[in-house]
Amino acid sequence: MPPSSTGELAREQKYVATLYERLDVLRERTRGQLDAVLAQGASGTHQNRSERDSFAGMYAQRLARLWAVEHGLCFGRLDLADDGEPEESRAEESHAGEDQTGQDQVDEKRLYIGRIGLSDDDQQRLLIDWRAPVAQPFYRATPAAPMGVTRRRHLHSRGRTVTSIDDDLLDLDRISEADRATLNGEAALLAALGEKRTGRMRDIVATIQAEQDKIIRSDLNGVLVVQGGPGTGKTVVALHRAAYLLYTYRERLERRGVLILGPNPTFLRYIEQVLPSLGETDVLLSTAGELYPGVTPGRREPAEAAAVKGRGAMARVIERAVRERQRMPRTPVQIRLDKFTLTLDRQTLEAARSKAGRSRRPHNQARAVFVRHLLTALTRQAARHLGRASLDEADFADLREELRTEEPVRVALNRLWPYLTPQQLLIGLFTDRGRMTAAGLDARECDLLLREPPRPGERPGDKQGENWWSEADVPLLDEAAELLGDIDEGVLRAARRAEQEREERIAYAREVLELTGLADVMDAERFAERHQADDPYLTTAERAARDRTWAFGHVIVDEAQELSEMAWRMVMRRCPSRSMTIVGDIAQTGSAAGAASWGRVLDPYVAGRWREERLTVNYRTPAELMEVAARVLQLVGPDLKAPESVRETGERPWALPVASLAETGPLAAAEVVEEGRVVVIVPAGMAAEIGDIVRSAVPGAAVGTGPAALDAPVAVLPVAEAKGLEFDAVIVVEPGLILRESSRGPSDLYVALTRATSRLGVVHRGELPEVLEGLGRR
Ligand SMILES: Nc1ncnc2c1ncn2[C@@H]1O[C@H](COP(=O)(O)OP(=O)(O)OP(=O)(O)O)[C@@H](O)[C@H]1O
Repeated sequence: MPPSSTGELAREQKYVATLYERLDVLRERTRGQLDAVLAQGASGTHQNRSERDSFAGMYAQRLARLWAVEHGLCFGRLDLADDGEPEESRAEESHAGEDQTGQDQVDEKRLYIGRIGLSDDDQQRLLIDWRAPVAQPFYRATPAAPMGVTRRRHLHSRGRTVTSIDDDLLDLDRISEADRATLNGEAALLAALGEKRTGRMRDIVATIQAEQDKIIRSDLNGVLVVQGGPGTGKTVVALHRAAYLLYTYRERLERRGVLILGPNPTFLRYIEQVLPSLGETDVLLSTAGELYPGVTPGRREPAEAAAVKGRGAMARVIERAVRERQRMPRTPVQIRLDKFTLTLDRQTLEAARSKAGRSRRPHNQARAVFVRHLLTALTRQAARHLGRASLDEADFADLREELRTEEPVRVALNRLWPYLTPQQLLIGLFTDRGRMTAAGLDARECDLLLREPPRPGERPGDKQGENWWSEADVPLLDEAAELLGDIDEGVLRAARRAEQEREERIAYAREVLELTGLADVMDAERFAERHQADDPYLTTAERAARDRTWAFGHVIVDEAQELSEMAWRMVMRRCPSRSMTIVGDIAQTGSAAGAASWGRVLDPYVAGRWREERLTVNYRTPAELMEVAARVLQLVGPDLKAPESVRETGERPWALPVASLAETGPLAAAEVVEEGRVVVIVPAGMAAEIGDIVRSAVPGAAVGTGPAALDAPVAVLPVAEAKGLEFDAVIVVEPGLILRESSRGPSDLYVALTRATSRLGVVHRGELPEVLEGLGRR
C-alpha cells in the first residue's frame, strides 16, 4: 500500500483527529445552546413559548445533523497544483449556516473533503462540505481534465481511525515515477461495491462518479428526468441531489421543503438513512399512497381495478360525479312549513345553479352562492304568503335567517346541493352502479370498482376505516378534494391538527409509560391529556405532511415509471413551481397503470420544458448476471440496451429444475452468509406458499412486504415489492410464471434478475423460459 506508508497514514490520522475534536466542540456548544433554551421553561407569553420552541427545534435539528456525520466525517483530500485553484462551477445562490465554509476564498494547496464543512474559531477552514463548488473536482477531475488537481486521495476509516488511503494521481507530468506506480484508479469504488449489503442503502459520498455528479449538481429549476437501467445509481443519486439542493439553495428549500416519493414503505425504510448520513434530516419521504393526510390505504385490490382508477380519464369521471350531486329534480320542490308551503320551480333552481357554476368555486364553496340565491327566492315567497310584500331590508334579512334555520328548508337545500367530503363523494360513487354509470364508467369498469359501503361504525379515513381505501383511491380523493374544496378550511384544519396532535401525545405517552414500567397502571390517553403541550414545534417536513395543499420547493419521484396518470396529477399539484427530479427506468415498468414513455407522462404538464439525463453504468449487478438480464430486456423491447456492469465476480448464475418447490428452502439456506442479505423472488400469488417453505429452512425469514424484509437474513418477496431494493444473493422462483403473470411480465423478470450484487440462481418446477436456457446448472 505505497501511499499509505505508516508515516503518511499517521499524518492523515492526526489531521482527521483534529476534525473530530472540532466536531465534538460544536456538538457540545450546540447542546449547551439547546439546554439553555429549554431551561427557560414553559412559562411566559404564548409568543415567548412559541419562540422558545422554534429555537429548541432548530438547535435540536442542528445537533442531530452534527451527530449524523460521525461515520466517515472526512473521506477525501485534494492536492492542487502550485499555481492552481480548483476549477469549479459556482452555485447561483449562497447558503447560510455557520459551518458551511465551502465558498470561502481558496488559497490552500490541500483541501480536505467531508460530509459537512468545518472551520475553527478563527474561521480557518478545516473541512470542505462535499457539496461546495470547490469540492467538485473531487468527483469530476480526470487525468485528461485534471481541473487543477494533482492528487485525489480517498481516506478509508473505521470509527475515528483512518485505516487506509487510495490515491488517484491526475496530473501525470507533475508526479514522480514512484507515485506513478501507485496509480489507484477505481479502488475506492470497487471496494465500496464489493461490500456486503446490510438491508439499508448507504450513501456514496466518497465515490460519486462523474456522470452522477453532473446530475446531482444540475440546476434546481425545471423538471429533470434521470433515466437509467437497474443499478445505475438513480436512487442514490437522487438522494444526494436532495442533499446538494438543500445545501445550495438552503433558504428557498428550507421554507418550502423537499418531498421524496418512493414506491412503497419498505423502499422508504431502505433509503431512510442516506439523507441523515449526509447531514440532512428535514426531508419528507412518502409514498404516493400516503400523500392524502388522514387516509392510510390498506385495501388490496386487483391490478385491473387499480389500472382503471389510474387512468387520466378518471379525472372526468370524478368531475361528473360531483356534478351529478348538484342534482336538478325534474319536478318542482315543495317545502312544507307549519303555516304554508314554499315551492322551488325549475327556473329558479336552474338560475341558482348557473350562478353557482359561474362563481367558478369548488363545489362546497359554490354551494354558498347556490343557497344564497334560493334563500332569497324563498324569502320573497314567504313574505308574500305572510302578506308583507314590501319588507324593508332589516326585516327581509330576519325572515331569511328564520327560513335558513328551518329544518325542512335545510333538508331540501342539502338534498339539492349537499356539503361533501372527498370520502363521502367516492363512497357514494363506488357503492352505487347507477352513479358510476352516470359518471361515465362502462359496465366492465363498474364491475371492477363496485364495492360494499363501509361497515356501520367504520369511518373510512380513520384507523378502523383504512381497509376501505386502496392506494389507487388516494389520487382520486385528492382529485375530489380539488373539485369539492374544503367545507370550511379553517375549521377542518384546526380539527385535523387537534386530532393529530392528540394522537401524537398519546403515542408519546405510551412510550414514556412503557419505558418507565407504568403502562399497566396508567392510561396513555389520560397521561397525554395531562402533559399536553400548547404549541409544538414542527419541522417543515412535518408541517408539509399534514397539509394536502402544501406546495413543495422541490419534489423527487423515484421509481417514477410506476405512477399512474392520476397519481401524476396529484404529484404535480404538490409542486406548482415544477422544480422536480424524476428518476426511473421505463423498461422496468411493472404497473399496468404505469408509464410507457417520459414524454407521455410529462408533456401534459411541461411540454418541451423537461430535460433528460441518462445513467449508463451498472454499479450493482456483476457482468455475469447482467448478461442474462440483458437477454430478458430484449423481450421488453428489442432496441433497449442494458447498462454496462462496472465489475465481474467470476460467479456464474445458475438454474435448477426441481421436482418440488420445497427444495427452495435448503437452496435459500445455502445462500445465507454472515451479515449478508438474500431474497427469494416469487410470482405474486406464491409468496405465502414459498414463504412457509423458506421459513422452515431458515427460521427468521421474512415473508412479504414490511421492514422485516430488509432486516431478515432471507426475505421472500413478489417482484413488485423487490423493486428498487438489492441483496447479496437472489433466487428467482418459477420465472416462467413471472413472465406470463401480467402484460408487464418481461419487465418484472428483468427487475427480479437485477436485484443481486453478487449471486443469482433460478429454481423452476415448470418449464424454464427459453430466454434463460443458457444458464448453467447449479
Ligand atoms: N458512485 C457509487 N459509489 C458506490 N456505490 C454506488 C455508486 N453508484 C451506485 N452505487 C451503488 O449501486 C447500487 C445501485 O444503486 P441504486 O439502487 O441507486 O440504483 P438504481 O438505478 O436506483 O437501481 P434500480 O433501477 O434497480 O432501482 C447501490 O448499492 C448503490 O449504493
